[in-house]
Amino acid sequence: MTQTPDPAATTHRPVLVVDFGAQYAQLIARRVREANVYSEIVPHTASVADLLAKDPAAIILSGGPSSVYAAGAPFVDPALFEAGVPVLGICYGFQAMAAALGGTVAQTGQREYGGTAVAVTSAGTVLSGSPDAQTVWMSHGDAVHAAPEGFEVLATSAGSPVAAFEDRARRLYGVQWHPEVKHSPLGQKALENFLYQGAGLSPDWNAGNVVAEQVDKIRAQVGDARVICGLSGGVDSSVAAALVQKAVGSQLTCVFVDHGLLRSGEAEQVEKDFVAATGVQLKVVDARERFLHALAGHTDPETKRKIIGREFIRVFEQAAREVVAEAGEGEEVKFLVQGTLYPDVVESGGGEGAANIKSHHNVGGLPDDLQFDLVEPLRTLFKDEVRAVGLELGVPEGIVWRQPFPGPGLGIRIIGEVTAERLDILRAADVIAREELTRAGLDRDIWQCPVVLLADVRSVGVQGDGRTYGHPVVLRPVSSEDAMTADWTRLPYDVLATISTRITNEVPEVNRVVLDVTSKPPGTIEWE
Ligand SMILES: Nc1ncnc2c1ncn2[C@@H]1O[C@H](COP(=O)(O)OP(=O)(O)OP(=O)(O)O)[C@@H](O)[C@H]1O
Ligand SMILES: O=c1[nH]c(=O)c2[nH+]cn([C@@H]3O[C@H](COP(=O)(O)O)[C@@H](O)[C@H]3O)c2[nH]1
Ligand SMILES: NC(=O)CC[C@H](N)C(=O)O
Ligand SMILES: [Mg+2]
Repeated sequence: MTQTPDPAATTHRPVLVVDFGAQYAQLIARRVREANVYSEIVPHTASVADLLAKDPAAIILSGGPSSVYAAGAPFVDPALFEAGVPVLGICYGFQAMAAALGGTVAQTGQREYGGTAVAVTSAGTVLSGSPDAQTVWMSHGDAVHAAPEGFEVLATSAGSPVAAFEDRARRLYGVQWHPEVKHSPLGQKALENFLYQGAGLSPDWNAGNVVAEQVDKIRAQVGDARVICGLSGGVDSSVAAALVQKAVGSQLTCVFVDHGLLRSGEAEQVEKDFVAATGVQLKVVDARERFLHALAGHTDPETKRKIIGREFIRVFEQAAREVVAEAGEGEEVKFLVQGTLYPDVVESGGGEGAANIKSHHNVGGLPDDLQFDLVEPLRTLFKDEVRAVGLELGVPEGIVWRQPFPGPGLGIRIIGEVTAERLDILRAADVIAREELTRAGLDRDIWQCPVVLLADVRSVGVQGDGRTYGHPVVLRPVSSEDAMTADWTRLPYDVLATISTRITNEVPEVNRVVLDVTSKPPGTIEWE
């Protein structure tokens, strides 16, 4: 088969965000992508050679908790600034750049946290189009007191004698504040100034060329081999499947695992929505007994996650053998497609240097003896980017705008041991919450609303003049941009009241409904 090269296929050199332990490295990468420039995060432990091996179009040094003059502080090799790659330093990254090039950085005694006024003395490149006075978001106790030789000072604030600088000839730029947070109203403008003018990049990274690039990559990776795709009916796997289908068509079989941890109606929906719209080949596996059996007796969240991750793979292996047998050919299935996203990777501690928060079943929860090669075309994307790719591919809107539902499903929403009876209770409560949120027209306003069963907790209630001793369920409505941070959604009281009344009336084992009012951080979205 010959393939015509796709004219839209371009390979985008990344803007690397070097993470110095910032709260906001993720956000910097997002903002760069919002400017239609491709970006990736790398740990500060990467050497200059490692960074240059990625052929970066530009580099951004993030903020971080350290002080450049302290022993053991992460260090920037001055060789980085000799490589001819445009660099923007932010906060710690700005201070580290200053220190590496011979400027002075010291404590000021005047810390600046939050909204801070800066005076722009010369707009230069990064601040071009800025007013002389603006408010920016600061979070620091150290400051650059003298810029290195060759740099022009662009701005100052009460606590930062040098609040921004640049060396146009060497294309090196820095700001003390955080342009990536929305509390810096002109922050995005400053980032775009750096990208477009400072680094000379074009805003040409978008859903259309993600599709073209990924289709090429998938073809190159799988050749004419047979592929299976774990399809949950969720956004990520549907978009991943659509990409692979576009790339290698009939070599693909999707596998939907009914692990018994699904919500009511889930299995039917996959067939109805996705298969009907795309005509993809689908294999449905009933693995309910298998998962329940494997989970019996386990209460530790990480153990549960690892068991689920392992069982998923065992089921995919079995399905792969069946696909081969059904095709009547000997060649085995080598590739497994998963709809893994960037946040799944980062949270599983795979973001190089990031802590393991929880093992996502499809990343940190994978067994060590995995036989498949993974095809993960969405591995560097955020959810909103995946949605844009899905729309570009013509995935039905009903799927593209679905709220996320985790692969381990209700298994990580039952706090305690997972049993068939507890699953029935939680499913009954969950469907009520979903119905009422949909009825109130709130589906697009919230990111998702886990319903959590506190299976080992009981409380006393009174119903029909009698005493009850039932379980509480927790409603966890959240709003988010990308699941990395979230806030609890202020749902209307009357909607909450209806959900509470219906759950306690219709689910006999539940006699109390509580609302989780914790943002992320400190809470995660799911309870386990
Ligand atoms: N029931 C399932 N059957 C087969 N594969 C699954 C199932 N649940 C999850 N997976 C696989 O695990 C991956 C990660 O799950 P995850 O829930 O993050 O994504 P999703 O279900 O595709 O999308 P969403 O985040 O919108 O729920 C999926 O993309 C899919 O490949
Ligand atoms: O496919 C998945 N496999 C998992 O193991 C998993 N754990 C959490 N999630 C989803 O990820 C987002 C962030 O969740 P947390 O704040 O709980 O980490 C939320 O959208 C969660 O629903 C998962 N999705
Ligand atoms: N947010 C930051 O990057 C802080 C940098 C440095 N730790 C300071 O306090 O000045
Ligand atoms: Mg899902």
